[in-house]
Amino acid sequence: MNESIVRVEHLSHRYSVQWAIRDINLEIKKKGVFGLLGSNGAGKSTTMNIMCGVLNQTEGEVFINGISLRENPVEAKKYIGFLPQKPPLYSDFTVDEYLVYCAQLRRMEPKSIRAAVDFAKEKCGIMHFSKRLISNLSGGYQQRVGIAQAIVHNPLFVVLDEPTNGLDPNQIVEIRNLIKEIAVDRAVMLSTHILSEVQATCDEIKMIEHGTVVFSGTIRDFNNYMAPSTFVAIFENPPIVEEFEKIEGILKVEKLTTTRFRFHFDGNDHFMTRRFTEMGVEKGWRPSEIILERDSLDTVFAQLSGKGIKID
Ligand SMILES: Nc1ncnc2c1ncn2[C@@H]1O[C@H](COP(=O)(O)OP(=O)(O)OP(=O)(O)O)[C@@H](O)[C@H]1O
Repeated sequence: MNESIVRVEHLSHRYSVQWAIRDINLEIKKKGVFGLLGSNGAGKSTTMNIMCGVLNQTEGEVFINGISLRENPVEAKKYIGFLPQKPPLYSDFTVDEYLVYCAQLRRMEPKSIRAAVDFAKEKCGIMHFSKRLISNLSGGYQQRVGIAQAIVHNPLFVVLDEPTNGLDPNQIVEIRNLIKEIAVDRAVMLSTHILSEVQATCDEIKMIEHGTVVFSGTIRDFNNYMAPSTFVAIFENPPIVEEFEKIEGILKVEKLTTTRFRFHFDGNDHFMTRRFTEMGVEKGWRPSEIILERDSLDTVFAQLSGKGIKID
């Protein structure tokens, strides 16, 4: 049985002379959230625009539900819902007028449009704004309307390009929850340059830098890869540094102040911090704080770009 809804093979694209993406391969399962992570200019929008059939690739193939987007674009696009980075909203339409129009553009049967629009509004929590002009909605609700147009024809595959960009923290949480909900019975692909976004929302990720894939795997693989390797601890009565260095798993100790130390370690972070707490109490070092340090996204990008790690 074919488990994937999308297959991308050796996708490359060149704007005039510059390659924007090179040899991207990916497969997306029929349900769940798939994240495309990358810094600005990494090639996320280019990849998504090609996958949605709004940009013709220079090389490579995209198959949606087994159908080649290049050979049979009209048929393949029936399975796709797309919210581009700049939502294509008509601000002087009401929510209902706009969604009916989008359903017509999708060539839906006229008699099924009313129910489809109601379903999309219901899913996106915008039922009560049916008669509201889009220009009079907040940014978060405008984004919901953008997502509603992407699912109005009940596609199997929904693509959202930076869906939480420009929203406030509450709206971000709401949109993330909505994304997870619509991914219960279809595949959703989202792009972001925010690491916490993929960690909060995605089941699987691909990370691209300078147009090539530098990481591929589940969010668990990614979190394991990103596992902290240092922590800072404060002891009111610390021993000499050499004493710390004798502890199994400790690679290096930096003395930051008389009571504050940074420890570089190898192994499981929970195990290591628990060991320090227990030893601190047992030996009378009087530990008062232990803080795990995580790499910044910049560091992770740099590491991954350099290592070209691939977990498939
Ligand atoms: N129409 C275009 N013409 C020429 N170069 C382009 C065009 N669109 C994008 N590029 C270039 O292609 C590269 C990838 O851009 P793309 O927009 O796909 O990246 P992105 O990861 O989506 O970034 P962002 O998050 O900033 O949108 C960048 O170097 C960008 O400058």
